[in-house]
Parts: sequence; C-alpha cells; structure tokens
Amino acid sequence: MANVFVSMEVGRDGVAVITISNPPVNALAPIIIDGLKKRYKEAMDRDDVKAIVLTGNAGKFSGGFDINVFAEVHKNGDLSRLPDVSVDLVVNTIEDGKKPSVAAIQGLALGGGLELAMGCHARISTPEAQLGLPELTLGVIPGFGGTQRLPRLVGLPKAIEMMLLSKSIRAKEGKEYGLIDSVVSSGELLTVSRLWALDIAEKRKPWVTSLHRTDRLCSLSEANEILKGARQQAKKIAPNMPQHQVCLDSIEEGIVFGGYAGVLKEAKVFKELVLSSTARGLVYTFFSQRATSKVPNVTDVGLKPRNIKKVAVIGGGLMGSGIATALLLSDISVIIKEIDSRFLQKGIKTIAGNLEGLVKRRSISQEKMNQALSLLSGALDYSEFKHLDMVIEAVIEKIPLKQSIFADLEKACSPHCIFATNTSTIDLNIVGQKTSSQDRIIGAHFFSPAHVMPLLEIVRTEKTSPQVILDLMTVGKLIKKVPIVVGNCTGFAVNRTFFPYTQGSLLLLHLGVDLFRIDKVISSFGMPMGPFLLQDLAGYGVARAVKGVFASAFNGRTFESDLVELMVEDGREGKSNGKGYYIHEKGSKPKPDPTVLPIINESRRRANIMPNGKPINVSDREILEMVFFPVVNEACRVLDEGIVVRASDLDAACILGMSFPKYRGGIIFWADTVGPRYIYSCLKKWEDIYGGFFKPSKYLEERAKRDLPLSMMNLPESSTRSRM
Ligand SMILES: C[C@H](O)CC(=O)SCCNC(=O)CCNC(=O)[C@H](O)C(C)(C)COP(=O)(O)OP(=O)(O)OC[C@H]1O[C@@H](n2cnc3c(N)ncnc32)[C@H](O)[C@@H]1OP(=O)(O)O
Repeated sequence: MANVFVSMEVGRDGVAVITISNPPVNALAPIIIDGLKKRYKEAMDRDDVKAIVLTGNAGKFSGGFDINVFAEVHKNGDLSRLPDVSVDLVVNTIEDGKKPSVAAIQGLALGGGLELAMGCHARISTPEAQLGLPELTLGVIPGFGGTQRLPRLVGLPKAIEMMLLSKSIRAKEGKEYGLIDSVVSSGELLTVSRLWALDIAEKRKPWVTSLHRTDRLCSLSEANEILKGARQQAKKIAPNMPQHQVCLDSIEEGIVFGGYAGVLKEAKVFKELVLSSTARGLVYTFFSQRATSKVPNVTDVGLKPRNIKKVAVIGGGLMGSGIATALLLSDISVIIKEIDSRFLQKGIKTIAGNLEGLVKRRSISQEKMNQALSLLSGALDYSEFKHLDMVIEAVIEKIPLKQSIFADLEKACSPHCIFATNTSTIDLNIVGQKTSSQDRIIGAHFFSPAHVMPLLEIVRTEKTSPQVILDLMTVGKLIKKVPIVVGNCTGFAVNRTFFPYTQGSLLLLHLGVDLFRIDKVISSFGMPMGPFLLQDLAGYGVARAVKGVFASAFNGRTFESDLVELMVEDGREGKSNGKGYYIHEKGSKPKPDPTVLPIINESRRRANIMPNGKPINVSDREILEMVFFPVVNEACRVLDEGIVVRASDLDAACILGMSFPKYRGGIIFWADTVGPRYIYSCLKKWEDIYGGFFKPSKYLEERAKRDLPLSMMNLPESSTRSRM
C-alpha cells in the first residue's frame, strides 16, 4: 500500500497540486477518496493556496472508482463500503469550494475519474487521453454526478451516446464538444493547468460550475424527444438490463428538476443498481476476463515472450483467411499456403473481402487495408517456411491430413518455429503423433469469423512448453483477442461445454417441442439467437463433422438424430443457400419456414422418443432449463477434469466464444445463482424420464449434496485431475 496515496504540493505560485497515486490506473479506492477529502480540506484552509490542480500519478488521471469495492459489496451486501463522493466531495468540496480546481488529465479519465474532473472548474488534457463514462458496462450508472454534468458540458445527444454505449472519446473530440478546455502536450500539462487555475482564481477566466450550466441543454420538449428515442434504443441494445433505463431516468430528473436534484436521484439509484444481479454478473466478468492472463507456471516464472513477426497459415478457407486477416491487421506478415493456385487465389480474395468489409463498416481506413495486404503473400509449398516464427494450420478436420502436415512442417521449419493447429475438436497429441516436436505443438482455436470473434482458446498438452504458451498468449493479445489457456480434450473447454446446447435443443424438438419456440426462449434469455438459427448461420457442415466425434468421446450422453441429414437431403444448407429452418432473404430478417415441419416430423418419427408417441408439455422455463442444465453439467465435467485453470476462465470463455450473456456472468456463475441443488434435482428427474443425456455428473452431485458452489473446483479432499 506504500504507493497508494494522495499527495499535495504547494508551489510558490500559490497553486496546490493534488496527485492521486494508486497503480496501475489510479483507481478511486476508499483510501484515495479519504485522502482527496483531507488534501482538499488542507488546501482550502491554507492561506498560501489560491487554486488547486487535480491530477494523477504515472501518466494517468484515473480509471474510475475502485471496482474491487463493488465485488466486496457483492460478497457481503454492505453498501456502507460505498463512500459519499457525489455530494460530499464533488459538489460541496470541489465544485462549490471557495478555491477553483482545474483537472490536469493524462492517459485516461474514466468513470469516477472523469466525474471528478467534471466537478473541477476547467479541464486541461493531453491529446491521447481517453475520456469516458463506461459504468453501464459494469451494470451501474455514473455515480459521482456524471449523469448530470456530462449532458451540461457536451449536450444531451453526445452525453447519452457516451453513456449508453460506454463510448470513450479522445481529448481532441472532447475539446470540440466542450468537455475539455484546452489540449496541450504532456510537457506543458501542469504549467498550463496551474496558470489556468490562477486565472480563474484571479477572475481572468470564468469560474464555471458544470452542474449549474444550462447553455448546452436543449428545451424540455426537445430533451423529451431525445430521451424517448434513447429509451427505445436502450430497449433494443440492452433488453434484459436495467441500468440503461435507470441512467436515462437520472438524466431526465436533472433536466426537469435541476442538476442538484439529478445528483441526488443518481446517488440513490446508483446504490440500488450496485446490488442488482446485472451488476453482480458484469463486475464478476470484468475480473474474470482479466484473470485469464494469469496462467500458473507460464506467466509467473519470469519467461519473456519472443517476437512473433512472420506467420504462415495453412489453408485459406473460412477459418484460415479469418485468422490471416486478424494477424495482418496487427502488422504481422502472413504467408497463406494452399494446395493449388485456385484455392490460394480464393483464400487471398476472402482476406481482401474481410478487410474491405471492415473498411465499409469504417472499422479501418483504406490505407490500413492496403498496408495489411502488403504484408500478405501466398505459397503452394514449404520453400519459404525456414524463417517463420509460427505456423497455424487451419485445414479440414481430418486426422491423417493434419498429421502429415505437421510431419512436413517439422522438416521445413526452423527448430524454434511454433506449430499451432486450429482444430476445434481433435486431440492435440494425435495431431502431433508423427513428429518429435510435441513441446511446440499447441492449439490456437479461433472462433468464426476469426477476425471478429474475441476469443482465442489456447490448447496445451502435458508436453507443450510454457514458452510456446506464453508466445501464443502474446500474439493473441497483439491481435486483440482474449487468449484463454485450456487443457486438451475433445472439444476443448468451449465446444465441449456447449455440445449439449445444440443436442439438448434437438432432443427437445424430438420430444415434440416447437423449434421456433425453443429459439425464442433461448434468445429471450440473452443469447444473440436461438440454437436452430445459429445452425442455419453456421451451416450444417460443422454439425455433421463433429457429431461422430462427440458421440464416440462422450458415449452415452449424446443425442443423435437424422434431422441434419434430412435437411441436407431436402436441399437445405442454412443461410448459405437461403433455406434452412428459416428462410433467409438478402436484406430481411430470417423468417420461420413452415415447410420444414414435414422434415422435422419424419426425424421425430425415426427417433421415436416422445413418451407414448405424444409431444411433451413444457413451460418456457423448462425449455430453458432443459437446454442449459445439460450445458452446466458438461461444464462441471470440464472443471472436474481440470481443463481450465479456474472456473472463472470457463465463464469468460463461454461469454467470448459462445456469446453467453455477459450480464449473467458466465455458465458457472449463472448456475451458482440458480443453485446446484436445484439443477441436480432437475437433471436427475429428467434422467429417469428421458435417459442418460441428462445424467448428473459426479462433480455436480457432490456440490449439490454438500450445498457448495460449482465454482469451488478443489474440495479439500478431492483429487482433481488437472490437465494444466
Ligand atoms: C461511481 C463511479 O461512477 C463508478 C465507477 O467509476 S466504475 C469504474 C469505471 N471505470 C471503468 O469501468 C474502467 C475499467 N477499466 C478499464 O476499462 C481498463 O482496465 C483500463 C482501460 C482502465 C486499462 O486497460 P488495460 O491497460 O488493458 O489494463 P487492464 O488489464 O484492463 O487493467 C490493469 C489492472 O487495473 C485494474 N483496474 C482497471 N480499472 C480498475 C478500476 N476502475 N478499479 C479497480 N481496478 C481496476 C484491472 O483489474 C487490472 O488489474 P490486474 O492487473 O490485477 O488484473
């Protein structure tokens, strides 16, 4: 705690510089807030202080309120851990203080950090500083007056955009909108801020209190229209979350009854939101995603990542070209290797198409696209492979093909080259069986589309060297993915956990439940779409390829039907040919296709699993549970076998790889809120009626019987077989 403090230095010019120090982001922990109150009192009391500059140590203003405090409140429900900042510190001490304050901003001013700065009478910033109120991503709203001061500084539309979308802006844009008074270099920051503070104190510059400003606010009727539109948008972007509407309520209160009334309302609802299930899930997710970068015996043993500059991707199909796109965008040179020039040209075209798509969506500039393409080359053999740092194989899921590729690579590449495979299911020991390079074989499991989806599942075997794992984690971060290291098993962590998701839905369908109803229930829960629409979008090829793999690896707990084969026989390929469970027409939303019913009935007839030949009668809640509880059950097996370092890694992976709703914290976090006992009893009941697909795992049974959370991976007397 030695470097956690608030310091104050008074210059001969009469300016007190108050500095927040709490590495790495100067989070506003209770001890910092206490320190700020003390330093401010001292500055106000001292006769030699005319004005105050508030700043942060080590090139950062502040990353906001200390999120660890939310996590503590979630553990013990004690709201008294939340200090009174919005009235006591920001309004009474800073904004209404008898001496003016200027915020000197560098690096970042986020959440509570920006709110402190907005309480000051002017804000001076360096150009690169990131300014924003991202509280909604944590399930709360700005709680230090941000819902009131931001609209008064930048106008209502921009403030709503920044808060509802948690979108931060740079200082230049901040200046254009009126959030920042002056943009200066870091060398000038303190000098300009001191002078500015003195100018306010000596009335050469206006003494502006943001909360009392009205010049950027529109008329009441205009504001109502803007808020109405924002509420509709919030319903669409955050249907199951309360904080967006609550944020708009707070803004509205301030517009109708004045800024101070708004501050009071904000403080009240902020506390209510801290205890919401959404905030619990999102705060947990904030920390679980960050914890994934700590891998025992890899990131804590003093290894340094090697520089990976040149990579080859074998296979220019959908996955290979997506992976290549992601690498190129981060300035890594890529050779794309194919078996003939037709496939090679197709791969290069797909990469160019991916990049063009990003230009169209304005995610990258045309210049960036040209630069990325200049780093791409093609190959039909291994002659250029000598100087590579890494190869990522992304060919079809055929074991002999992969084995022969890795045997060839061993001959063609240097001994330091990393051999990664993008297999989504095949055991890595089998992939590398025909080489003597098992220590540098690693899984780089990307999710489709690889240049968009944020997860990189890094699969290690008992033999993969820690250096190789660290190198791939570093590349993953460089290409803006969240790398999560997992152990080796069929399907690895994510696909293994989620195979019962598709199969459970198919089982329900064959028990007589309407497929469009299943999709609706699952998307209302918060998945971006239901399992059948997902199959349509992904195409049926993957489902057909992995069906047998799962059936043989997880004998007795899979459900098989002829449905996908029947769909293909009927000329249905999903979105790719416009015909699947849904009708897919360009430019319009997928529509349920009633002509699919005879195919489903034929598949039901063949499966013949409806009790007494009649469709079962289930509620929406039962549909949800019959789809997700088997997923929880498989997740328990993944934990039991030590496929992940910690339960929260699996939660993070499910959110990033399967789009499990973030605000539900992840599959295990959610299951622990539902209750292991209840999940166990449901699965047991369904096992008796419908068979082995629902059989509860030992891990679940043990925790349910002892009333322990599923996240507790290691029981004192257990013998977890870690594969990490
Ligand atoms: C009342 C108020 O209105 C409420 C609030 O202010 S809520 C907080 C609002 N602020 C935020 O949401 C910002 C959250 N932080 C971030 O987005 C990012 O951490 C960042 C942009 C600041 C930095 O990103 P990056 O450089 O990639 O580093 P990142 O790994 O995320 O964070 C570094 C460390 O700081 C911690 N950290 C970041 N922000 C923190 C915060 N506000 N509180 C506590 N810890 C924080 C992270 O947990 C991480 O810790 P670790 O090293 O032990 O894992």
